[in-house]
Amino acid sequence: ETEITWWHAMGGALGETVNQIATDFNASQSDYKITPVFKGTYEETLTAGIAAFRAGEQPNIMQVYDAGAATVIGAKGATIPVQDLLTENDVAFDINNYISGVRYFYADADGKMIGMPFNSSSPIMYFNTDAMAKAGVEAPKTWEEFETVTAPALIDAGYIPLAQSHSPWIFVENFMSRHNLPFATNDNGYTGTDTQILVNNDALKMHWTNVKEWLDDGKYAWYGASWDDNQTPFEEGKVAIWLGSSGSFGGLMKKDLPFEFSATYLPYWEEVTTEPTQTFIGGASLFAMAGQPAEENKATAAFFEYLTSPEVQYMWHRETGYVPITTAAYELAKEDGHYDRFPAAEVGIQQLSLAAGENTKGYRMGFYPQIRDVMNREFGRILSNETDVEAAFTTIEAESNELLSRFAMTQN
Ligand SMILES: O=P(O)(O)OC[C@H](O)CO
Repeated sequence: ETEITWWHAMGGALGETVNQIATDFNASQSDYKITPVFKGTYEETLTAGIAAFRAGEQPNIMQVYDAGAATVIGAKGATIPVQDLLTENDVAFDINNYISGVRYFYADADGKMIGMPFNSSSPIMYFNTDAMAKAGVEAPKTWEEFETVTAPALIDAGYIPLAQSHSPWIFVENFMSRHNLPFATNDNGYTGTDTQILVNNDALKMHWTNVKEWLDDGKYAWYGASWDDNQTPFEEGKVAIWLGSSGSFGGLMKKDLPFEFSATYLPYWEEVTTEPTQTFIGGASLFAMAGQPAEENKATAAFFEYLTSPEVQYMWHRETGYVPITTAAYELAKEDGHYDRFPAAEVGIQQLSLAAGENTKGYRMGFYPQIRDVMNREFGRILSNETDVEAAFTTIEAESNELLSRFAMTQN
């Protein structure tokens, strides 16, 4: 029996589902045994993986979140492209089996799949339906509606209207996609490494000016920059609307909250666009680390084959809320009546399938985890009156471009 190790960042209910998948895989055959190891947050897992690789102690499989993908794909020799791993180990592979938003997200410039798509998400708008009914409002379609109709009614009904998780992900990266705005030069970083970020733009600054005003007016609450900081007040029923990952859906269902909730698309600004577009996938993928014996690579390929089967993908989607990454898994979910039972479970994949635009396929920027740190620092300073929006975005752009040019130097 060949043993392999999988480092991941899936805590709580997500971690339990990861363990279940591993247990089921191990029980399904007798040649291989996989051991999942929880390494903390996405950031901690990436840091641990890079350190381990340098020390020659890397696991067979490492989960890398979207923000870290460019860094890992750009680290020459660190991983085995998943497409090569599968074909070399006689596992059938067809990139067209994956839903379009997933297909090339973890691919290289030639369209070769490098990372194995696994937990793909989209940021969606969760809302407390009891709160909405009490306030006599519907989930807002636009930010204008939120500001003038939804938020005042929710305040009157005794709720804090809005909180959101992870500002860089939702209020920058997917904000740009939802409004079809260019996020970086070089086609959002996909066609070159001498990339410049384009965050210092009127739409984003208008949005953040409003976010700060909403905070001051009690329409918005901000509890911190860590992943879960802003989810708890929603679960407690204090906050009526929470923007978070579709991958939180399963966990919320399992918590048996004392109110009904549902979900719909992220609002957009009508003053920016009347033709809102799709968001792009978040979450993470699995990288096969280089430097492992051939029989372990074979085991990794066998596990990936198992993991992407429609049944396992549907189970993962159903239990967590991460979107089905293959068309077959999506069809299976429909056939099984999953969305008849839980319409909100389909919102993530539906939002990923809204009209596309030239700027909606995500971004590819190296050292991007550090860029997010800069954003989080500056957003915290905006919200606590230590800086203003104009100065913050000037700083974010300058520091981000410095990081991008440092990354570009590693690519020669
Ligand atoms: O919470 P997740 O797993 O949906 O991930 C959200 C972001 O895409 C991670 O950078």
